[in-house]
Amino acid sequence: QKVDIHIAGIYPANGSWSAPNIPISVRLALEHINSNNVVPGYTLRIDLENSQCKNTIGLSRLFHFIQNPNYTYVSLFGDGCSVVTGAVAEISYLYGLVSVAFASTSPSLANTERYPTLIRSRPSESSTIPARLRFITENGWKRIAIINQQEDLFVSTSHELQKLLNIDSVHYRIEIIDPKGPNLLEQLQGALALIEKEGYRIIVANMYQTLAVQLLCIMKSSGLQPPLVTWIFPGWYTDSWYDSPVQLSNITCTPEEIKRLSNGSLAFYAGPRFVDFNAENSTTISGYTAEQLFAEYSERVEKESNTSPNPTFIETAYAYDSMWMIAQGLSKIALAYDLTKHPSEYANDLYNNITSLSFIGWSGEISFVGHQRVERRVQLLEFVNGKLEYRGLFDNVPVHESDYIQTDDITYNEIYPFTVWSPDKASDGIEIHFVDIWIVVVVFISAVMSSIYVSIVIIVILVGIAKKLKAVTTSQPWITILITSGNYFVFILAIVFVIDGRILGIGSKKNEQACYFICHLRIWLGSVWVSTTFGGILVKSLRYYIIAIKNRFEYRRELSTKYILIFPLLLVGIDTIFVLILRLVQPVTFMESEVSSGKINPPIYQISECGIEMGNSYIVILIILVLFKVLLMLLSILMAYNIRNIVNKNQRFSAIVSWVTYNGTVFVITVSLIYSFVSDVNIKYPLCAIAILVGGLITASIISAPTLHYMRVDPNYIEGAHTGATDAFPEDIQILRKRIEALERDKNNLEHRLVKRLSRSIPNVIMEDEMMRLSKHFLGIELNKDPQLQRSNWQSQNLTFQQIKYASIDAKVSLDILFAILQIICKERSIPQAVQCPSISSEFIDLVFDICGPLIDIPFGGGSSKTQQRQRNNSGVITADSPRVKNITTPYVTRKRALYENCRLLAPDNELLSLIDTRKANWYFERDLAELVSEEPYVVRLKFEPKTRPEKGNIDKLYYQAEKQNICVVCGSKDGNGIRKKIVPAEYRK
Ligand SMILES: NCCCC(=O)O
Repeated sequence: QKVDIHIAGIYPANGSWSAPNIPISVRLALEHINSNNVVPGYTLRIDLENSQCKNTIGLSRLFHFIQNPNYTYVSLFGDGCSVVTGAVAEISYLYGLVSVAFASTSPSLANTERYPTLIRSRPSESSTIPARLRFITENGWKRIAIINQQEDLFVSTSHELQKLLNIDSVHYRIEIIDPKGPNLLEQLQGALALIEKEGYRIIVANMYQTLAVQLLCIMKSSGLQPPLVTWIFPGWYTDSWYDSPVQLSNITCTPEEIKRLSNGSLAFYAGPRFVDFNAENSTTISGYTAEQLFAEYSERVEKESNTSPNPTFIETAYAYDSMWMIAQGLSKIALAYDLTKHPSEYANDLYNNITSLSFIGWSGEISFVGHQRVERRVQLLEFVNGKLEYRGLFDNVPVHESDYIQTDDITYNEIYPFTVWSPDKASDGIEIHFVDIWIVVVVFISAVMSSIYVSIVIIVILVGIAKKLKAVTTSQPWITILITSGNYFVFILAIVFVIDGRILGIGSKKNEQACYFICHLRIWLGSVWVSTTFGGILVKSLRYYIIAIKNRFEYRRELSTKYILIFPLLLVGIDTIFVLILRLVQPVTFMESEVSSGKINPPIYQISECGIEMGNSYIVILIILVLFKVLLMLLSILMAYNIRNIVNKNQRFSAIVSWVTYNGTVFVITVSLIYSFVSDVNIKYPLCAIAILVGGLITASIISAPTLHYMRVDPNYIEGAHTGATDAFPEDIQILRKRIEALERDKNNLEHRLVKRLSRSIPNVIMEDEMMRLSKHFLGIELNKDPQLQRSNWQSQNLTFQQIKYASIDAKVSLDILFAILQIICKERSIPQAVQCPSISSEFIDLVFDICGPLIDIPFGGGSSKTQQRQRNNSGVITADSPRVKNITTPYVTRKRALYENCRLLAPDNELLSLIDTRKANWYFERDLAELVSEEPYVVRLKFEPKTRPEKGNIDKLYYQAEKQNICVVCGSKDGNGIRKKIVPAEYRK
């Protein structure tokens, strides 16, 4: 005759976590236990109560059992929820009951001091932690966010994970949500907003399914939806977990929405699948194989609850094994104790017996370390339409049982290698979101700054045009504008490049048209940039080539502005047509999300995926466009190379280096652009943007570099002798310099600032000669101004025929121009026949003095000599513009002393070195470098050996040693009081 003994049982039939089919599994276990007479002399019974996964209800059920007047309970089965298990285990220990929990996973339940009689048939959640970490590191995730429900289960699980994340230097931030606290909606929204703002894309959500449903519902209106973000939830959500009602103010979500929102999320679950139990399918303790047990259980579930058991959800197997653990523990003490007595009498023995068990249960090999069940398998699951689908199995601990360690002490290093499915291209946000944000900021700021810079250059050019500044008008401003506007396109392109699908909502298919618009905009901007910049360079090279090579620097032929503009605009037109054709041939269809193909976290749709899977015609047109651009670039580089040795007054070696660097830079950028079209690595966009931007900045700077270099104070440069340059018109440059110097003095002058800018865009072309211009204008004669001739040796005693002809024409033409001007003025002032009349009228003479008087003896260079600059008007203001005019009634001052004083300068050995004037002789005396030999004639002898002595036979020796006569070349007077006139202006003789 068997005696009934009772087990008190609590389980969550509903609530935050529920396992309504537990009674089916428990009853199946009891049937097998009793039929196998596992506890000799006793029949095991169970009284099951629903805890609703609430500790208060669980405790009330426990007290209800304890106060049962009919019998005492031998042990406590349950609960499945850690929150209940913890509460009831503490009390049941005081009562003397051994508790066997079947599904509670909180790592803190491993605390034997707090729960001395608690045993779990299911491993702790911390068993999943090494696998989670392994998964995190295998995917290269370095930043994760953790949202914890304010429950011991989740906080302690998270704590385990944090320890390992710290070891592996994975950055994490934690948000805590307390569903029992005030304003759950605000808590959830606040946490999501922070996570989104900081760009996390891997989020571990430690929470019960009821809170998970609320979170998913809120997430609907954030940018944190899968597949943009990889969510990791606990792996033990029940089959219809998404059915929990959403109670958040006005926010509602249907179960269908929740299912969709969870698609692609991950879960880790300590324990195998039903189908993986007992791989050899060996007989379990019950005498049945795991397969047979699952078949029997499934049949009953289908019969009793009209559902099919989920093969990944194994809590019922743990419950089955819990019953066997209790039964086997009791079997060992059944003969020693009366099991109908108070359980405190045998609690210790029962506890020790159970924790020393080792057997094959339905859930696999069961063995204990301390009082913890060890499980070495961890399932990786994926949410697909609300169902948790199996994706792989982790081997979590060493295979040898002797090496088993307490699950809560598992460390990362002890994980065995595993082969498991992993999400494709899942990114933790470092590459795309996090970096993008900063790159966008940097690119934006730089682009704005660069645009300001380019704007200033363009304004300066336009102001220059308006004011007819020579430097600008001769530099062909349209070319400069074209090239600089090319930089604008580059800056815009840089910004457009970092706009990805996430920003436009492409990932969630919100704005397909915007995606395609950006696709084409990128292509167009890229093309137009190449067209304007390289087209500009090409025409610049062409113009330079025509002027320098074809015209032999004579500026006879200019490349018409019409062509300068038409050419690049034509290219831009071609670009636009290309892009329009692309727009026509490309069907506006959107690539299907890979979620439907079963993969999780598919790559985010990025704008730059244009060009991929877009059809052959699209690719062909794109290739033609790119080839066309490459051709244009090559042509432009070739042209620049062709003129590399042409050096004119504005262009020196630095300019050549700059041109080469410029072309190299844009070439690198173009390669990056092409690469970006054909590759699919996410990081390429920001990198490309940076490359474009840096290239743009370098380009902008380099355009100015040659002229900046040129404008550097370098007085020797103008002569050009050391460079071999054909510095054709140094006076123009001098005028320009003086103009800038004058403006330098007025720092607040806007014009000063503009001209400083302007100085950077001084043309790389030859300036037109003023005399040529005047001659052409007034006489209709084109002068041949050969720069070589202009810079030839005008100090030579024997001028060449060419020089004489040149000088004669210059002199003649100057006079002719003067007369032409006078003729015009005469006409205006009605002075009849003034020029033609053989007897020149006094009116005409007055006119000549009127016009020419102020110009007499004006220093060469346009009236900016130092004396003039120092001149002040009546109010004390410097008047640099009004030239100092000598009194025309006494235009000349005769010499006070002879021009040639013929003092003799002797070497220490009395050799005659040269004839000098007294001022120079005195200079030697003052410095005690010479001694007086005689005063009449004036002879001095050097006290030191001169560096050089006049060479014998050298014509210069004769010149320097010859005594020079003070005779007027006009009247022959020898009084030495004549005037000295310079035939060749001093400026030419420098
Ligand atoms: N297996 C469900 C775990 C829930 C809990 O421990 O509370």
